[in-house]
Amino acid sequence: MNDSSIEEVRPVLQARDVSVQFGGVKALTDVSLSVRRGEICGLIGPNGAGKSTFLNAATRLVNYATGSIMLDGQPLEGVETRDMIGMGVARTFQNLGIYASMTVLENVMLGAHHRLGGNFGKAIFAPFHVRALERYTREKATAVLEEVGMADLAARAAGSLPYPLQKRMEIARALAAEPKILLLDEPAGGLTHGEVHEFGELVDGIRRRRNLSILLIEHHMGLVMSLCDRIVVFHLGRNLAEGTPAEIKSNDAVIAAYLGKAA
Ligand SMILES: Nc1ncnc2c1ncn2[C@@H]1O[C@H](COP(=O)(O)OP(=O)(O)OP(=O)(O)O)[C@@H](O)[C@H]1O
Repeated sequence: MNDSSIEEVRPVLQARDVSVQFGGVKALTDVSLSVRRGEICGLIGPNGAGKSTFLNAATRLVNYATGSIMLDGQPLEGVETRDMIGMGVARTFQNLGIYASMTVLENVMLGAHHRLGGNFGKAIFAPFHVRALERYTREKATAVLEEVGMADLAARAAGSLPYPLQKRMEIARALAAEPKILLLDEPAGGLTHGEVHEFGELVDGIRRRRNLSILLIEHHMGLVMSLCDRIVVFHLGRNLAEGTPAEIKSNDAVIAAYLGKAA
């Protein structure tokens, strides 16, 4: 699925020499990673490699002690987590972050609401803005549900959907925010083999239609190898390797890290 149309210009996400420390634990030491426009970049590594910590640093859930992270050329230092979505960063979580008693449409509308962020204040004081906001988010959510093949499920309670469809809905909610980059944290967890394949096709279709940049953290190697254009490998909180799926598969240091041997 590698795509030669990926732009070589400024990466959408560019992290340089990022370090994160939790008390005495050095979770990340000088890691660097970039994601280009329209690219699916995989981030892999054995348990404890620092993948989730990197995602948390890139969404400002944790602070990094040194280094820099740029989004479309804008530094993220000082940006609050709640403002990340407005800057064009959407993510999904290992444990689904859905509102079970709300409908599918309402869940997805939340994504579009988040993108509008600062317009809420205006909406409170002006009924016209409330109606316009409601119409905008409803239309946006409806269009995204059509895109992911869930239009007929819009009125269902989100909690009543089978797990793979809840995951699909979570992606729809992220897309409703019109992100520049989508960060997926272990999306294949809990899916069967067939469901993983379907999920991969969904993500690849979204990337192609929207020329969206995606950072995929995943332990399911079949999905990573078939979906990613490029893969970055972390080990013990450091960069270990980077390359195409074929290069990573045959990289001795990567194989040693996964087998628990010193490279
Ligand atoms: N909030 C925290 N407080 C203390 N240590 C943490 C915290 N979060 C992560 N760590 C430590 O930082 C290191 C990196 O963890 P992280 O969860 O980022 O790895 P990971 O590659 O995502 O692992 P996994 O594949 O198991 O999810 C580990 O040693 C972990 O124990």
